[in-house]
Amino acid sequence: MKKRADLHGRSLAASEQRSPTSSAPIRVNGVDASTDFSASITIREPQLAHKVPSPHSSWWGRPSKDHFVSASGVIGYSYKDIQKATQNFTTTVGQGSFGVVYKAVLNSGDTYAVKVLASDSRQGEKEFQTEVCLLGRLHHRNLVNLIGYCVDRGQRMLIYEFMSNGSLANLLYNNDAIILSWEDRVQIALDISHGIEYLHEGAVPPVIHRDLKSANILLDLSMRAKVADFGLSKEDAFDEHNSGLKGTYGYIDPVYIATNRFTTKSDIYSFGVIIFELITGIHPHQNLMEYINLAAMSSDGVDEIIDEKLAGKCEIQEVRELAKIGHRCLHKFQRKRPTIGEVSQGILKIRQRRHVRQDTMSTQASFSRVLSRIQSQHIELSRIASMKEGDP
Ligand SMILES: Nc1ncnc2c1ncn2[C@@H]1O[C@H](COP(=O)(O)OP(=O)(O)OP(=O)(O)O)[C@@H](O)[C@H]1O
Repeated sequence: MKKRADLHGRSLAASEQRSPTSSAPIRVNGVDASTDFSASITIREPQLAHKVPSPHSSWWGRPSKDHFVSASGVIGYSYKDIQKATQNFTTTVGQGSFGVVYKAVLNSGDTYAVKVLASDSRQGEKEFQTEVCLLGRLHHRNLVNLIGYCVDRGQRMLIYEFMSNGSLANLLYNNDAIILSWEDRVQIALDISHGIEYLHEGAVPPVIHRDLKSANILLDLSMRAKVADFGLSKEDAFDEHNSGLKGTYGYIDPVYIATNRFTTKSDIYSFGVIIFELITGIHPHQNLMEYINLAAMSSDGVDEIIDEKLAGKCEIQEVRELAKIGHRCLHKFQRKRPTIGEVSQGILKIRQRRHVRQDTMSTQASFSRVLSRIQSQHIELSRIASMKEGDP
């Protein structure tokens, strides 16, 4: 069962009291929303969106003189635009706790994902645009980039790049047609760490995701992974227990539960859980943590919990190395957990060692080929020599 809700008891009034040039709150559907940005962002609200003739005139396949372009280049579209691109909202590809996600195909043939947010939001239009503007500034190849938005007819929508292979959770747990190879999984772990690295260490100000989970990792056509749902502070429609905690059960850092302080190291914890999902193919709601604890008891303990779909198809040393990184991410003391930069380096090393192994193997193979050629030449020479000796 999910436990998601905003963490800080910061009131809407408090956030509204801030000057428009101070730290801007990141909110969607939120009354009691908190910012995930640890430093302030300077944006003057009146200049957030301009009604300008868009240079992207063919985005929805028609001239867009009515489209808004935010300061960060995110384009605002009308309800009618999106209605047409989603065939009157009939192209559902998924459902999250905040609304339905549709596939939108443009006249140009380009495909996007449209997330329709619950319409009971008390967030003002300007605030929504502020959020869009901030999200639109975050661009990285391992983030699901925000392309546009719509505030029209009481609806709020976010338009993202389309990820045709859906979520990692779906691929691991609900898809028997596609089996992720070990090499795919290491690449996915590396892609995720690069996405988080951008949020934690590349973005100014830094962004803490706060809801990392396999359902928020999306894969494109070539199985490259991107982190989704970053920067949004969302009120959970299903927060029955109103625990005051933000995140998803099974991924939440116990230190955060104990202290109510969310740090980048809490994201690292959630990433540790995802690493073990990749290794085991077990969902956190299916006692994954017990398997992880079992695996931690010895250096080869992880051998017992590897996804059976990988049996005989993975390099066990690589699995152990990735598990070691996963265990460090899940360390009970936040300060003992690695930074995301260190995690990326660790995963990169796994790949580099693989390449060295492959190079060594191919060198050995060509060496033995040369050796056997020399041996056959020797045999041939001795045969010729013995024939000569036998000559009268
Ligand atoms: N950009 C996208 N491209 C393709 N499919 C997407 C995209 N975004 C979301 N989806 C699909 O829609 C589903 C729901 O996504 P959404 O982000 O709304 O919810 P969630 O992350 O699964 O759950 P929650 O809202 O509880 O965090 C995803 O599992 C995925 O299958």
